[in-house]
Amino acid sequence: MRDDELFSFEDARQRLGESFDPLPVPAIPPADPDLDRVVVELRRLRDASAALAMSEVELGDIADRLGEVASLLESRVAGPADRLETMWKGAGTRRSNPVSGPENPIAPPVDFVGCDDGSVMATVTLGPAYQGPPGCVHGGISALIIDHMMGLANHWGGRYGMTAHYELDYRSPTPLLQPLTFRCWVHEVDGRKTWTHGTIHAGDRLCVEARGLFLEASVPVPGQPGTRSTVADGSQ
Ligand SMILES: CCCCC/C=C\C/C=C\C/C=C\C/C=C\CCCC(=O)SCCNC(=O)CCNC(=O)[C@H](O)C(C)(C)COP(=O)(O)OP(=O)(O)OC[C@H]1O[C@@H](n2cnc3c(N)ncnc32)[C@H](O)[C@@H]1OP(=O)(O)O
Repeated sequence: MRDDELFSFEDARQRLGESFDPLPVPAIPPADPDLDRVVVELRRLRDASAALAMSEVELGDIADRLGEVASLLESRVAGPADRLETMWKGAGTRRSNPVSGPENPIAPPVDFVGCDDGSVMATVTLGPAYQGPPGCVHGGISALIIDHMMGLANHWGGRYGMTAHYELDYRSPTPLLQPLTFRCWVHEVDGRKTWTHGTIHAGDRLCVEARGLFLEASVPVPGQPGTRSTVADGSQ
């Protein structure tokens, strides 16, 4: 990784060009429209449970009722190993990943757009479930989102690869409850290697800058002997 690549928002903007016009990315609809509704409700529960402590809620009753729902689901859905096999049929990671996947309740979610300059952008406001320092986003959450988003930027730029190395500089605190702008773009390519950069801003203030190295690679797909995925192919 090159040490001379630290950049300000202005540098990044210059690098990317002036046009950030978003381009449509085809959505993959759910197999069952109620699936996305269920996950929306789970996210409401997630956010409410981040505020349970010091609330006036009768928690014993809540635990019983949630336990009933969880037991109902567990007895009817596939186990995790079986689910890993079906997950790569159809929508692939696009519907189930932990950053933007509409089927994944731990995804904030972050909704990305591809821009006509080749970058990928997202605006997201994160709540207390993602807290690290007081009032601030946990640094690992920033890293998760940036890593995933650099993968998308690679895809958007016609590249693919597994993360081999990435590094972040936390330049200023990343606030919760305020819109954050994430942006990633392919910086340089060489054979199997792709160097990808990213930033997180709160308004005009630079919070995080990131540099990643991705290497073209493939991994075996669970339940599909002899099949390997480049990860970036997403849906099959
Ligand atoms: C907005 C709209 C976008 C459109 C969206 C539409 C569809 C989207 C569809 C799909 C979604 C796309 C993306 C999904 C997003 C994110 C995916 C999640 C990302 C991850 O979550 S991914 C998990 C973490 N990741 C790993 O789990 C990797 C484990 N790892 C390995 O599997 C190996 O490690 C591997 C394969 C990486 C390399 O192994 P290898 O054997 O192929 O490579 P090898 O060692 O031969 O090195 C070759 C050359 O790379 C250099 N090199 C190697 N490693 C380096 C390092 N760390 N630092 C610096 N240089 C390094 C060497 O020095 C040599 O360099 P040289 O050739 O110059 O000598």
